[in-house]
Amino acid sequence: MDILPLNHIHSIAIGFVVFILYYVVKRAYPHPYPGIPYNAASARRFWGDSSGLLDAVKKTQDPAKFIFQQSRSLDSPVVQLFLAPFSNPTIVIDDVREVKDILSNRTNEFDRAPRTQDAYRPLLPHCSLVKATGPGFKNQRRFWEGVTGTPFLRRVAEPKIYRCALGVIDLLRAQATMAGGRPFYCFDDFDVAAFELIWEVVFGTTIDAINNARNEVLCATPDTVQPPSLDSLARIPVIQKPDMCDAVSFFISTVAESLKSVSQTWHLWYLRQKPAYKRKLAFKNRTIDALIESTRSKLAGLSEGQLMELEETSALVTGVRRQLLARIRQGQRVNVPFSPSVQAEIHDELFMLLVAGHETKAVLLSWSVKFLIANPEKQEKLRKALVDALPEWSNGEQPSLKAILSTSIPYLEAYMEESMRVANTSPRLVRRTTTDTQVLGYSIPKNATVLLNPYIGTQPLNIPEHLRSENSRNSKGNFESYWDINGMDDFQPERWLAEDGSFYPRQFPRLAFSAGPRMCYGRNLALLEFRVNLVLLVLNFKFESLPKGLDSMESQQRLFRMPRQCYVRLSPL
Ligand code: HEM
Repeated sequence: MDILPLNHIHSIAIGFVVFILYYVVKRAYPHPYPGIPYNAASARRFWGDSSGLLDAVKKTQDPAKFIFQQSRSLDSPVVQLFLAPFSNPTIVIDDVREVKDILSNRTNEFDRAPRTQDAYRPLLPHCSLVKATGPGFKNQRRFWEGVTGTPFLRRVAEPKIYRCALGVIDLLRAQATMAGGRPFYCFDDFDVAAFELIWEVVFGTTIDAINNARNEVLCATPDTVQPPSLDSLARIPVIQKPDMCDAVSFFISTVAESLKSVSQTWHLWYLRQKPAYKRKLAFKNRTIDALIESTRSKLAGLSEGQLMELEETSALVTGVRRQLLARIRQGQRVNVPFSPSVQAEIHDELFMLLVAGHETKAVLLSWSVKFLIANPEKQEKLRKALVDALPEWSNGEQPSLKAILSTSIPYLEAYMEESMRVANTSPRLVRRTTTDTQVLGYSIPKNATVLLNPYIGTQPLNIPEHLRSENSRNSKGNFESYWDINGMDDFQPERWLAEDGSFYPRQFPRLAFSAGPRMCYGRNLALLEFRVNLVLLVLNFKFESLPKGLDSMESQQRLFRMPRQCYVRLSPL
């Protein structure tokens, strides 16, 4: 048998290696889906659109702006972007009517994206947020639905919302006195207050974080020398956040960081190896498991009848009570700890509420305060509407919770709606196609990642009616005026008022909390909290203009679109 000479073997091996390298490099380059517009120059680049995205993020820190701008540049409501080597393109859909239809009606074709699931799963493997919209998700939602229902909100959440909002007023008043007319940073006030509330609603115990922060300010005031200029930042104590609040913020940062990464799984794995991550995770597990077990052992002594009658005073009591009832009905013992799977499901759902219900609310309140400062005449108009509608204030008292929640104040409702629209705190919703499908005449293959633009304020592109889905065509009447011919970039609460001055919520579509079965779970709680806080803030303080350099309206993207700067200069009223 002839044996190949050594140099031939070398040549074949080199040829093979070159072929493999060529194949790998070719795989890394973008592979567009057929028929969907894209930027031709990006398709020729190894990094596709990601270099443009990184440049834009460096400049504006607003990835959503770059992403949805592509749809305008290519003059198409459906485009594709190449956001990472070796990956399939990402589809972008920028048409509010179609987006609403996809979220509300097309859940058999569009579901939770693996990217979102992968980001949360290591932290919350059993919570409903990471599940696809199947029977498991629906059962879990049904099990917990009491926590978002009106009776629970009335009985449990509303008094706590009012107490926390008054606490924030006292804290800001102490800070404003200490600052003596100087500006100061206020995001942490809103953050700690949002955490205190969600903690109490979820676990039922008080943490007194707002009160402690206020006491620190009062103690530090006499000994602190403030800078001479009234335009310099005041020296006020940094708010000490409770350990769990700190842990939640830390985990939110990890999720946000991993979502920005090209190699998400590896990045998340790396972050999870850090001692700080392990320490905080162990602390969170210990604390929440102990709370669940102590509640179980307390309630285990109750009969079925007593458990049926028991008032749910926190989400924790809801979860434990319902599990105990299920055990009794299945003839199981109640006086032993929950099985690991039941314990994990309660644990993760409770912690999910802390994660999802904490920062979002602080971010929205921060934006709304920035809108007050940037629009002094609207701030005045809102204050006048509140003073007129809430007579307790003119009698020298804070308006009661009942008055705040039950009085119709059209300009307040319009102000809240416009704040949510312009704040655009979740500027892109992510889905995965679960089947080959069509959107506005474009074919999108199964398993594609899809970014949906929920922002109400971009001029719609001209789309022939016949290209729309049937539901979208039928909903045309609800979208008659969803683009204001004068543009929608400015902050204009008046756009939500009808001619007779009443609040007209159907004036424009609303997607700040998303829509359909994956719509925000805490929407009602968030709206109550937003209303009570906004009313008390505007009545108790005049939000003065800020010095240049502290008044930026620029945003940054963490998990949510949040203001880059969050300062106030307050005159107590
Ligand atoms: C101003 C406050 C809030 C805003 C703007 C907001 C907005 C959103 C948005 C846009 C989504 C995404 C839905 C999707 O992917 O389509 C969402 C999901 C979610 N929100 Fe909120 N949210 C807020 C407050 C809250 C609060 C207070 C809670 C809990 C008490 C909460 C719990 C959740 C949960 C659990 C999900 C995931 C739902 C799922 O399983 O698909 N949110 N929220």
